Amino acid sequence: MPSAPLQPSESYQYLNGFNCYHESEAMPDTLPLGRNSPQRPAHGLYTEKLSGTSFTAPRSENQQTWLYRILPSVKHESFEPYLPSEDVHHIENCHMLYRPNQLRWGPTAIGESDWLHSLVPVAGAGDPKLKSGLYIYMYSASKSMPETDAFYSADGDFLIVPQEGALDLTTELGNLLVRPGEIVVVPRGIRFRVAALDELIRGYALELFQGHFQLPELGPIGSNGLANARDFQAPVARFDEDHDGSTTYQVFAKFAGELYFAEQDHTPFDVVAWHGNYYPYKYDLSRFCTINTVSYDHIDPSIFTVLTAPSDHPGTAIADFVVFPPRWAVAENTFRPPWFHRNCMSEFMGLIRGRYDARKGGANGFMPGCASLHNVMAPHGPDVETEQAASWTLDQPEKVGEGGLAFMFESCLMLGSTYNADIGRLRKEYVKESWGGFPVRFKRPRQMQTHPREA
Ligand SMILES: O=C(O)Cc1cc(O)ccc1O
Ligand SMILES: [Fe+2]
Repeated sequence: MPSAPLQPSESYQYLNGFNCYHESEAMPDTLPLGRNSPQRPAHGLYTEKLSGTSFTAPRSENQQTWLYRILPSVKHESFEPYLPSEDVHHIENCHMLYRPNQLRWGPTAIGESDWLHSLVPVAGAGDPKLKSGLYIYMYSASKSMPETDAFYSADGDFLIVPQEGALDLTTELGNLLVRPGEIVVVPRGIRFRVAALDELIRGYALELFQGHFQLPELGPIGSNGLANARDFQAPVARFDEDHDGSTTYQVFAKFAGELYFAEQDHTPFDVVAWHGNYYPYKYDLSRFCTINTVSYDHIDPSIFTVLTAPSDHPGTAIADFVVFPPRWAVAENTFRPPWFHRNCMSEFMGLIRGRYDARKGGANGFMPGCASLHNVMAPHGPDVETEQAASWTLDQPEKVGEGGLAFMFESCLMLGSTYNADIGRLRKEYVKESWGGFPVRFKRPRQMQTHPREA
């Protein structure tokens, strides 16, 4: 069942709809009428345009937002390289190993840092300088980012999947509360700060270097189903007022894979009103309207796609975000769990809560906070226990994945993975423990026990 809608509080109010043209003002009479850039904007504000696509992108893809703010964001000191002293799991440590093996990692250890400083690059492909590819991170932190810090990525859009602990995102366009079971997308360039609303925050993030996420086509499903557009929520405008010059703020920028910071003497969260279709948004995964077979066979997991970031080739995604929600399984005379599989795409999986129906739990199993990578053509599928159970289970309706929520980032790219992610977390016995125990069950029919060629 979808969780009850949040009680809107002053700081969490939302505008509903995916890729809509929204407008929002935290003070009345701020947005200009009939033009975007008046000679003297209301209340002494400055006008700033934020482009999320090239000016000339087709209308169907064009994304931009007009901001009306207390100071233009260009008022800052110069950006300097950010070199934290001891942080080995730094966001920049992206040296990739390319491995054909199936990989599983345990949950990230609880760090003492904040969201930004705890981001560990785990897997990825491509190059932000060429605006191609993606990186996948895991984070685990116990502190809020300082109130004087903000972060933006010039490299791409951040899709964040909390696994443990709620996040309070302050963004230039307003606030978002994001709890485990919900996701948030913060597009390229938008400044944000992550506050931890619980003692531990842990989760996953995907940084998309090219294009933006969109809803998948529904084809013959029709005009509703999967993630419905109206369930995506954008923040309403809210602003801080701290411009007397007495406080130093730090804006962290991820640019060409490196982290920089710049100081400024005023808050970056000073947008009083905005209008446009380039904004951060959240989505509650329990609102996903799951579609599946009602007759036979396990349907391709693309049926569970929440958001997709297409490549230039139709139907082939740079990144699909796919969930495996609790659902009824009713297929008859069907092996119901995911089949054994070799894929030309890469599959990165994570577990938000509960169990995933194709992998057993247990100390070394696929537990919440774990991750796995089944790279291009790496064989994978149900583990021995799952396969045995599913081969003999009664052919009757069954609720699968109850209490569980697994997800997958699927990419057409071959993904590297980092040595940093391995430290203390790589499950070396993963392949043997999961799939090493399959017995040979093959038996020739009695009349064919001698092969003709052997006779
Ligand atoms: O379990 C996996 O690894 C992912 C997966 C899901 C599915 O529904 C079908 C095939 C598949 O590989
Ligand atoms: Fe697969």
